[in-house]
Amino acid sequence: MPRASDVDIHPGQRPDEEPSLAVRNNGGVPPSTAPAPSRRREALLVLSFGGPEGPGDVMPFLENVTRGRGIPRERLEAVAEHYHHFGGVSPINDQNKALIAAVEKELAGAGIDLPVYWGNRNWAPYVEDTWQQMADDGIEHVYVFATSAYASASGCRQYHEDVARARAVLGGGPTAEKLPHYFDAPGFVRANADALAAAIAGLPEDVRDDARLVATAHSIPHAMAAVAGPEGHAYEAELTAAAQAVVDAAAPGRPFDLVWQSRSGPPSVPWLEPDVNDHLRALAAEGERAVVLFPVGFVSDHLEVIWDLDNEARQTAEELGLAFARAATAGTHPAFVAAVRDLLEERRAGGQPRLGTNCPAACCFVARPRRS
Ligand SMILES: CC1=C(CCC(=O)O)c2cc3nc(cc4[nH]c(cc5[nH]c(cc1n2)c(C)c5CCC(=O)O)c(CCC(=O)O)c4C)C(CCC(=O)O)=C3C
Ligand SMILES: [Fe+2]
Repeated sequence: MPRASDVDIHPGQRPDEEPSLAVRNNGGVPPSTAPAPSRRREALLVLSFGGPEGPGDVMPFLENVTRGRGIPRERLEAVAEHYHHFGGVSPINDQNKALIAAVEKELAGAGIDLPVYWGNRNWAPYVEDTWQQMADDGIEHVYVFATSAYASASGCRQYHEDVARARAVLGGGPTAEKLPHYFDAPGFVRANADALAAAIAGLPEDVRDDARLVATAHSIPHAMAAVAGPEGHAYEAELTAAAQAVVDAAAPGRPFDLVWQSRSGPPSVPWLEPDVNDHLRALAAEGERAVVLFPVGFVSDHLEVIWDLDNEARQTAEELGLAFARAATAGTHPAFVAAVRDLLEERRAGGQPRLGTNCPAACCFVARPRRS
């Protein structure tokens, strides 16, 4: 059985298959051995991060997430506390269930008869088990929708690897293709823009028009940012483009900043900066009176959003005397749900994607510390 690392570059490839086509990235053709697209049984897989379902799950989950990643023990214990603050339950699982229910309804409404499955990288339902289920159900080809809109090892490459691992464990199973990044899909932008407009409107009238707009995304190590996308630095570039499109739609002409949150890793390793809390301090020092945070880097209001922003950043703002509002993420906004259908329909129709982009098979790889 191949190890996951043997199939990294051409996920899902087996010696008896045509090379590199089982997971296609940029409009390649399906393997000639696969059934004709019109006849094969297809499914949509919502592939996500996963999260604990109770206090006893928290540490095993964190160990899954950080295995071999060199994350200091103190950081893990701090993050465990964040989960325990919410009863050891990550909100991400219910959010994925809600997204799947909305997508099922959207597909049914459009007359698209396609089952929707759910699998995660770090917690049950594990993608390996979902792959087995899909194979048992006779599914022959899977469109993979990842709950991340951007390039990078964390947001794109690891999802390719999850699929490759699931297929390696099963020795095959359905063929798969990952739907493109969707940071620029009009429905994703619309969902974030509606949320930003609502957050601005929620501020007291005297600060509403001058409030500083601040986009946030998960910080990543410099080394990961440098290799994101075919030419590198696609993570920052895509985030800048998405934040700009959201502001253009919600508050045309207003300036905005893009800053980073949820930094992890040892302090000796450089990650993208400034941190959102430091940025709030700088804004207060410049005399700003109000901020609106919009976490365009995330797809749902999961733990990073409700702890690191609604709790930590809000408290920082309070201490600084800044009025504070936080915009919702795309979640199950109807425009975002419709965007999922668009991305799927576009891939089912074949040809080059209209929306979004995707990473070629060999990008976003990042050197990892060796497991010890
Ligand atoms: C870019 C990015 C996204 C957005 C793209 C995407 O969504 O995929 C994202 C999402 C998420 N990150 C999440 C949780 C965690 N991320 C961690 C650690 C890390 N994240 C990183 C990056 C990202 N992370 C990185 C470079 C690390 C260091 C370890 C490594 O090099 O991989 C850790 C370990 C503890 C810590 O160090 O913080 C946890 C618990 C959850 C679930 C939240 C919930 O349960 O509601 C979600 C959606
Ligand atoms: Fe993360």
